[in-house]
Amino acid sequence: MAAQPTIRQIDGAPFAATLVAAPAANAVAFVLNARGVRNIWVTDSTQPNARQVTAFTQDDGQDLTSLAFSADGRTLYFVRGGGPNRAGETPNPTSDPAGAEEAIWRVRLDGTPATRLMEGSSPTPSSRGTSVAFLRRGAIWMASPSSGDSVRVSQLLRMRGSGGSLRWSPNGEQLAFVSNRGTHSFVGVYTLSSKALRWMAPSTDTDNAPVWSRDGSRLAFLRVPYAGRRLGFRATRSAQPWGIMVANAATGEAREVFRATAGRGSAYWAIVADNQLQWMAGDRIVFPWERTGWVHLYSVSANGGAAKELTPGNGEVEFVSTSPDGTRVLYNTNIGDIDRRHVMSVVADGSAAPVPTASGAHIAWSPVYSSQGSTYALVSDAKQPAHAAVLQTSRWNMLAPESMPADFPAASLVTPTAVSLRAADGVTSYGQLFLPPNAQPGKKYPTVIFLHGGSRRQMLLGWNYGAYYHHAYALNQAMALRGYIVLSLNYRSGIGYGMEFREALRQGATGGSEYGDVVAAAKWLGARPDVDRTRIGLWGGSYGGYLTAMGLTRNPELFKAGVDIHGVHDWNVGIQTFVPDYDVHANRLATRTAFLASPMAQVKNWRAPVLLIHGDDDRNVRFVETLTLIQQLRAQQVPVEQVVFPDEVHGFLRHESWMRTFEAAIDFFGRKM
Ligand SMILES: CSCC[C@H](NC=O)C(=O)N[C@@H](CO)C(=O)O
Repeated sequence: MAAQPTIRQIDGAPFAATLVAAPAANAVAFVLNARGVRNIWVTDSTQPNARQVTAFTQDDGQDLTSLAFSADGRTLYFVRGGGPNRAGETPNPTSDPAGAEEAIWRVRLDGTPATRLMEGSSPTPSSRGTSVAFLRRGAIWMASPSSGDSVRVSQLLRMRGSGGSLRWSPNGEQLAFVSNRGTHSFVGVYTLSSKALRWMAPSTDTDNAPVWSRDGSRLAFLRVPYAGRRLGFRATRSAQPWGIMVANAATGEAREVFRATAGRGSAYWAIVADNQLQWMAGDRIVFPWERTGWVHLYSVSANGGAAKELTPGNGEVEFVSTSPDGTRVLYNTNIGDIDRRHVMSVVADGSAAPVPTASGAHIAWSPVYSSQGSTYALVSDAKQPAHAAVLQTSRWNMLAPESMPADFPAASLVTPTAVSLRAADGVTSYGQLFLPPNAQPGKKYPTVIFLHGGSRRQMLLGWNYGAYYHHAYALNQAMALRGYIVLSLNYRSGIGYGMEFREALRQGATGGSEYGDVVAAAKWLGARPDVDRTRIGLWGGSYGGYLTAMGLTRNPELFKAGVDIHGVHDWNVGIQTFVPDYDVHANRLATRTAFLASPMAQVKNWRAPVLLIHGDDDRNVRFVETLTLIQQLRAQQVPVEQVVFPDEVHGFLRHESWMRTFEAAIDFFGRKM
């Protein structure tokens, strides 16, 4: 009998991320994270086969992000390292005594080594010259060529607020940006020659997502009406309708060319794209809108008028990019295949129906056109982890096959199936069921329910496009290969199934209604002949840790053990992490509702053994959430085990952190289930 694949083998394939295309040279770049060692790979007109262009060698937890090509496609800028937490500390999960930094690097595609340029983030190369605008602690800076290979850096302008969304005009003479003022934001335009700054129709609202017209005379941007402080982790089904403004870049005067209608879609829901708005050929603006209850793309004239729906159907549009000539939009969607993602393209004026790219049981995201019109994407399926691919004769062909480890056990993995189930209140939720290979008829299996985080997430019928859930898929596979039935539950408040599912009533801090789906899953599993209902466990991270803890406090009769990774245990603490000035005394009813929807409200019921795992530089769920829970469980003599990662963040940056987590989880379930 073949040796059982280890979690290190199952989760040992490189994870592909951050696919970007250059404006020239047919160049495309992406990041491969190979067991924590992150490097950049490129393909271009000189060498169609992908090649590695950086030489990092350690699982050091220093992410590579914000890849951005120069205008000629011959130089790539990127950020190495992460941003500061509220204490100003950059992520340093190896506890390197030398510390860590967030810095902008440069690599030329001529084979010369990558070099560190300067501290900063958001490198934004000029659309014409060789300068690079970037951010440094919220201020806007510029790097310009100096003697030899060095650059001269200077702060471009001094302004209040925190800068972001840097956008060069087509002629490279102006820089548009967003100035975030906390309760509102403005769109500004800085002219290099005159050193003049002009605000675009400033108002009390939140202006963002600026995009230049193709002739550089105008700017479109989103305007979201001020709606007071948003506490998060609750449903938002409508709002004061958002709109699209078009401004004259020279005068700053602007007018509204589109406004969402009241009700469905009046609250803006973002796509994943370089720009939320795309200024296309024919002076049309493409934008996302949820008017039908699904996130679809629409197109409107920059002069106003009726918006035209480009992507009809029951499903969501998620990742969006555009063709260099501005005539086509490239996007991925689950329309027609709700538990996967497929790449489609559509003409920007809506004069023709969307066109599919490749067919098959795969998951494709981050699609881009190269400057010469080839289509690239990141792709996975039930057995093949995330990889970069090029579309050739309607098939996705891997760009770096040599990066796959020889011991990756693809053939041993199981193929999950889609299931759905109904909660006591009638709400349907969804999931992926992993059955142990060669399951024996009549045998009852131990079972775990995986609960994703977010909660605006969707688990799919294959390796997930998010790094966190790509890892989680590996553990679910490892548990199935070890003889567990695994149900990965897409509970309400997740994405992919429409606005009403995502904006489920009384969710999170307003009642925890999504926990009803967890109970329904346990009962649905318990009714299966192949499930041992006395051996059902829970595992999840963050929001999934919250639901794991909810199960172990609310229904100790249903669940035998749990693994809770950086879970939320008191919503009022969880909210305060994102809203530092959240006042628990401001609305006592809301505060009490939030507490009653938290595991800590019924922690006295907790009996089952639990493994708690947390990094102490967690910026999303404070370490104290686990400290207070352990303190209480110890007082109750509940069997609690722990794994702590000094200086690790929320989404573990080190591969070794994930491996230690998963090996501990497999061992814990083996002993407690
Ligand atoms: C107060 S709940 C925070 C949960 C957290 N959301 C944002 O950070 C979360 O679930 N994060 C990840 C999972 O690690 C996610 O998928 O967003």
